[in-house]
Amino acid sequence: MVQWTDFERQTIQSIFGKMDYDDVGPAALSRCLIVYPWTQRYFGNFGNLSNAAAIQGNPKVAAHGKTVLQGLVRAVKNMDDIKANFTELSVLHSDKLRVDPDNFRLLADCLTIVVAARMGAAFTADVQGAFQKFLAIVVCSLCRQYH
Ligand code: HEM
Repeated sequence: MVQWTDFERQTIQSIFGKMDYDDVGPAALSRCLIVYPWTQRYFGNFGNLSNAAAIQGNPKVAAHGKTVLQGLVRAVKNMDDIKANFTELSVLHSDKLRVDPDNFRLLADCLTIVVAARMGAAFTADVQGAFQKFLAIVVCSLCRQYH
């Protein structure tokens, strides 16, 4: 089982408590689709993804960015059992969506960059450590049902 320090718990809860989901979710997913263009292949029904401006202005990308964050909020609310909480989501991404699990980490890194930019100096090394640990567990939980 994952052990969390009080600092880690407080940091994760504070980051998600203060987060503007309508801003951060779309920004993180757009970055992922722009920086790692092969991730676009899973979103063939999202319409125009032909360049950065199209991706950043695409309402389906924005909506899905918020959906991803809602998934993460569920993890924040269940920090002691993220793996079990993500079983269904892992099955969905593996069996149905067939998302290459390497991509989870890429999206997580884009989210880290967006959060770091929004938090500025408050995103200290200790805060980054807690955030990366949380995302590593999320990524690991999403990969779990792959076989
Ligand atoms: C931090 C990692 C991720 C989280 C927390 C996450 C979360 C979610 C959630 C909550 C849903 C909606 C599930 C439902 O409708 O029941 C979803 C759907 C989906 N995810 Fe992910 N996801 C992650 C990473 C990725 C990555 C990296 C890709 C592809 C590169 C991806 C592709 C998709 C697709 C294609 C759908 C279905 C979209 C649709 O047609 O509406 N996900 N994800």
